[in-house]
Amino acid sequence: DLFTKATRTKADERDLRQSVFDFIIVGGGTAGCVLANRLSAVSDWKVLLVETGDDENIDYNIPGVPTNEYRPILWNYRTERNGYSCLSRPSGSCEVKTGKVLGGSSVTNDMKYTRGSKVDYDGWHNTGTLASLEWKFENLIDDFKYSEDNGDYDILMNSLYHSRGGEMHVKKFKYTDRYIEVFNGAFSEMGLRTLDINTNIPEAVVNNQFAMINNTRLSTNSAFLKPVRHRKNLTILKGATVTKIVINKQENTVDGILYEIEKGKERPAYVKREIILTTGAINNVRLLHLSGIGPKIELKKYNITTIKDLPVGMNYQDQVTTGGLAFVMNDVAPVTEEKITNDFKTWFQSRSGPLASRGINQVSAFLQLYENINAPDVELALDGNYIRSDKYLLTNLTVHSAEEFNLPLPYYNLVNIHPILLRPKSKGRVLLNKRNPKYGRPVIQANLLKETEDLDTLVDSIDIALQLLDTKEMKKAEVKFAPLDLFPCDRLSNRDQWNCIARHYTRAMSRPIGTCRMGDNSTESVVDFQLRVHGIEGLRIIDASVMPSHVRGGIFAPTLMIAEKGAKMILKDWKENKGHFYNR
Ligand SMILES: Cc1cc2nc3c(=O)[nH]c(=O)nc-3n(C[C@H](O)[C@H](O)[C@H](O)COP(=O)(O)OP(=O)(O)OC[C@H]3O[C@@H](n4cnc5c(N)ncnc54)[C@H](O)[C@@H]3O)c2cc1C
Repeated sequence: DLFTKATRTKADERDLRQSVFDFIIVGGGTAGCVLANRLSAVSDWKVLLVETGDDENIDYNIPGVPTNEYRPILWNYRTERNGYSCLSRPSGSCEVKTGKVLGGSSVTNDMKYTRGSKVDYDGWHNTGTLASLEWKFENLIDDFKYSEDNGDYDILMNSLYHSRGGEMHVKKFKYTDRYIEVFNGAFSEMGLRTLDINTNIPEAVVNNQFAMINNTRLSTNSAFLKPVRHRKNLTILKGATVTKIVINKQENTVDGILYEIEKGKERPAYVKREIILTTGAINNVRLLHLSGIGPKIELKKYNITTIKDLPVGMNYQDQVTTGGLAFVMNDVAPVTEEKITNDFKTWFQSRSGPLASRGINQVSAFLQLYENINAPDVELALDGNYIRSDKYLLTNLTVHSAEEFNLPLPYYNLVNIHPILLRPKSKGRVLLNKRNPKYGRPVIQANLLKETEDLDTLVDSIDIALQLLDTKEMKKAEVKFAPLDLFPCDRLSNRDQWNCIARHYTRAMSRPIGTCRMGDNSTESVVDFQLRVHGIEGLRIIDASVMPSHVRGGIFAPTLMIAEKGAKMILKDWKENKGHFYNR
């Protein structure tokens, strides 16, 4: 095996002993940091966490600063061109950007804490499989609550769903502005009540809760990893990319990993108990395929020996929205550089002021469009943007420039209304890069809006969003429809026009899931309901990729929950079951 081959002399052996761990966590992202905390809490377990990215920088933690544009801390991927979505985006494809930094996408996301709906979790449960009972909503509430530290008393009062004392502090921002009030008022006028969306309700206007403490972003790195970094049994390897999971082909057990700090120079680390893969729904696919786990037919194309034929990469799903629907506020005073500089000083000195907020992003409306289930279909998410007045008086402001962040989030005179399809039906797949499977960007055949039902739902919700303009609140505030250049949809009207806009100006939400979905058989799923890879001893996957479907919310809170549940499963297996990992 890997270890025997590498230990030719006594000195080799001594060095290599240092590289032997009980658990290796591959990926220090949202789930990876939670797992590093929970597993290293057992002092006689030696734990290694390997992450491609580096540490967070304080700038990323200012709530008003959009980190999803900082290319150095992102995996910048794109969907493959197709005939039905992203048609007028650059290269006819949509961007998919996830975090490449300790804390992963919890450093680059919008910080919103939404859990999703009971109906979708219950759909993960398979009546024929006892183990899947664990994933019914009623059995997940405690896993959500375990790491929760809710800072809003009105929300905390509902103790069935919420609790205090965990590592993940969530709270609403105190800072508000005129248009937050206007949009809130307009949604209320349309009949939506202000409610906590995390209590399994179908519709509401929501003053979102965010992952933050003291008006500072709280990533899973800050919440779970930093407080335990001193633990002697925890090794954190930053700037290291895992390139292979080494599997003993005779026994189908894991030996360890190969990782690179410098491109092309692979180093080994060995594992005694388990490897836990948490590199997210896109990078997991590349790593598993390169390690011989994936669809045989795909691996054959690259001369990779198949160790286990599994549908890794299939069932890719992302939430989807469209650009093109924007409102302008004509009486916003010009923002000066001096004001912004002072606001940054205020945030650094007292963690307050406009930058201690996410501007209009704080408001969302969840809509149930069809009556058959008790769950929302669409979230109307609001994104503020500042367009210099000389520009927006012109009629040819492009959808792209309306969406590009020019200033931090709290300064805006234009609001993009993004209707997010929360439970898309369209599915795609992720494959290795054809020319450069090891280092090249994986191919993402996202198939966004392939199913016409998805397009219909998006467009139905736009009809509702447009009703905002008829409310007294909006009229009083003189909020108007933004004149965007909608080429090539400009000659169309009504529903035809919105269908065209959605197909041309599609946006992938960068919330990828499903490529290593859980299930009870190796034809349709990659992991079992204990998150163990079918047929490989000692390998678990614990991140958003195991979700069989979207759950009508974001996926940050669900990923935290999955990590907590996965950690509990590992502790149970190795403590109560005396170290037995059995999944054949
Ligand atoms: C721009 C944006 C905004 C979002 N906003 C929200 C929101 O407001 N609310 C919400 O609920 N959800 C939101 N999401 C989604 C959500 O935050 C993430 O999808 C979720 O956190 C994913 O967690 P994960 O653990 O699966 O993956 P990640 O957090 O992405 O972690 C994967 C980690 O693995 C590392 N890695 C990858 N490959 C390797 C390798 N080979 N070797 C070593 N390390 C590797 C990565 O660098 C990364 O740190 C948003 C996502 C994005 C991108």
